Amino acid sequence: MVNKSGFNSKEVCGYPLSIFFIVVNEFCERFSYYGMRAVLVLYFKYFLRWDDDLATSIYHTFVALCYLTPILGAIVADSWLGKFKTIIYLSIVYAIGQVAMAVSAIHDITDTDRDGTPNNMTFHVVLSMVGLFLIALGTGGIKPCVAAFGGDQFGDHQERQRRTFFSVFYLCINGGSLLSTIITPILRAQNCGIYSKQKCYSLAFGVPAALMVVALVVFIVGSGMYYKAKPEGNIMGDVCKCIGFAISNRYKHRSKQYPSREHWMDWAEDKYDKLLIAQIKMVLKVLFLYIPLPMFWTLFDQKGSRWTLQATTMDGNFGAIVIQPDQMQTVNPILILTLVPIMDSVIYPLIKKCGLNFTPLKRMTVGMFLAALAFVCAAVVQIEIDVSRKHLTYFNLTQFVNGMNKPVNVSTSEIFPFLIIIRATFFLQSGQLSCAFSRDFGFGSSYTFFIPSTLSLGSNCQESITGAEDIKPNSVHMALQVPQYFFITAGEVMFSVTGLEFSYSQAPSNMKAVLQAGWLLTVAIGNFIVLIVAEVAKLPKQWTEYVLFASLLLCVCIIFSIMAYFYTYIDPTEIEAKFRRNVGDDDDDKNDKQRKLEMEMMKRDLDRSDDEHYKGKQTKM
Ligand SMILES: CC(C)C[C@H](NC(=O)CN)C(=O)O
Repeated sequence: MVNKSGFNSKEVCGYPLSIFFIVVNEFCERFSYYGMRAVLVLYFKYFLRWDDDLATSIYHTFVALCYLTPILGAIVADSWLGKFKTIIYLSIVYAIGQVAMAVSAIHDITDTDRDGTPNNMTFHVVLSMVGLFLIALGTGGIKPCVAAFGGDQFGDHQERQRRTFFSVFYLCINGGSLLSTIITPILRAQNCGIYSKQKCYSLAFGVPAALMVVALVVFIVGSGMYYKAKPEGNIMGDVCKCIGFAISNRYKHRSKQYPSREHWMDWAEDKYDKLLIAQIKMVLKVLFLYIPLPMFWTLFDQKGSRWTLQATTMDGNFGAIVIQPDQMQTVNPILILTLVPIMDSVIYPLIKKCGLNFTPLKRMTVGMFLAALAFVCAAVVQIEIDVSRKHLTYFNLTQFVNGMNKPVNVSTSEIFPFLIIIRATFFLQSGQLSCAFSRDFGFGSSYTFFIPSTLSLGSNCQESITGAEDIKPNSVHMALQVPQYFFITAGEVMFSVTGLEFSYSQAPSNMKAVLQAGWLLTVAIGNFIVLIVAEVAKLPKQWTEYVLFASLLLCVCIIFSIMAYFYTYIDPTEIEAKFRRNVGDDDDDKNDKQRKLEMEMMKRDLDRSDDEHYKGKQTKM
């Protein structure tokens, strides 16, 4: 098959073979990203021993960085390296970052006294922060490039196949995220270590690191099959220069004696193409509409922080299996994989049949409302937890009272996770004495075990050791989080999937990537808002913070619906075609204007007071 640029690519069932490598790459990369992210907040809390607020702040700063860097990736790819090389180089940076995270979580490295806790926490903090920075640079940098690179592989006659590719691409994102959010919490819950056994964060970060290497290798293997478009020049730079010129030109002519122009961007007409100006106007119109959107992401991304911490205070016993707090996040991709097809093939057609025009902006408004509802549910669950007063910690607190007159060494291993309850086995060692006993624990419970003075060589520890329950297990069930996950995911389908499509359809042909980066920027800003609101509000009760976020989103939702009411949908291709038809006229017009501008500048230098003459010339333009 020969694509739009004359590139001859191999095809399978009408699809370029090269997209197979891109789709697999995306699956592995999202596995790596979401797998690492799923256990991140617990790593901060239980490994680095940060409090909930610091853990939440650093988590959201990291997520925000991940969505700020797409702009950097888009600029590097468009104006310098091209998409292929940008993906390769930034994937290497990304993989190094993941490896740094895995190494930072090996407690044995600095556990000089071999008591199970790191002795040089600074080493672990610094290494993990460097790792997170590299990951943010890598994942964000490649984000706008991979999807666009996939789109580049199709010819103009393959519109349908390209649409299918983007759907499969979105499903791969959520497939990778689903699998990793199940697997990495299981790995994290294992005990591992050389000198002492601790929760295995190094493995939970190590597997995503390996998957990122696989993603890179798969992408390189496909190298010979890709169509690699040359960098088209820095469109972002051109846009910024054109906007800058319009502002400065408007400022220079701020006096009332100059005739006003229909749009402030029209002040760039003196130097720039009418087509470019029209394209920038389209982009600005959409970007203006984006202003309230970060608030949605503010709530959405708290799934990985506040909601995961909330789950640590709940009972994860689901009968046949025990769910880890960080595994609750899998509810999101599971629901995405089911809700997207249901919405597309049942709900939206049904709404259409009822005669309602459910426009993209209306869908996004409903999506915001659903996210606010999700936080109301989270607040109700939080009140339940607070009332139950059993919210110490997910991890079992165990202490031993030694009745013997010699020291006893106690170590433990837990059998995780597909058991109805957590079964912990303790190993006791004192001189010649060595025995083991097992006990079942409920989530959040705390026990004190008594080692009797009579314990000796050959004693049956299982029978001899008695225990008392200090704190009863968490009683509020994790299933109560399902409604909040349902509403936030239904909101995501209506808001995010529609928003992506809206950003693409309303963007001019050469600025699709610019608008994608703009869309991802709303995610970054949303994560910064979490930090600001949580810091400024400093609410004593967690449920009040949830209510505050729900109320803020509700207000923003009302503002957005008003803005959306005044938005008129455009067809960028039609507008561009109109300008291109007049390209000859435009060139003449531009040269004419350029000449007039130069003359005007010269004249102004000579005689600054002669404004009437200039005014006459502008009106004629
Ligand atoms: C919509 C996110 C900003 C991007 C997307 N996430 C999901 O689909 C999560 N359900 C991603 O690309 O990771």
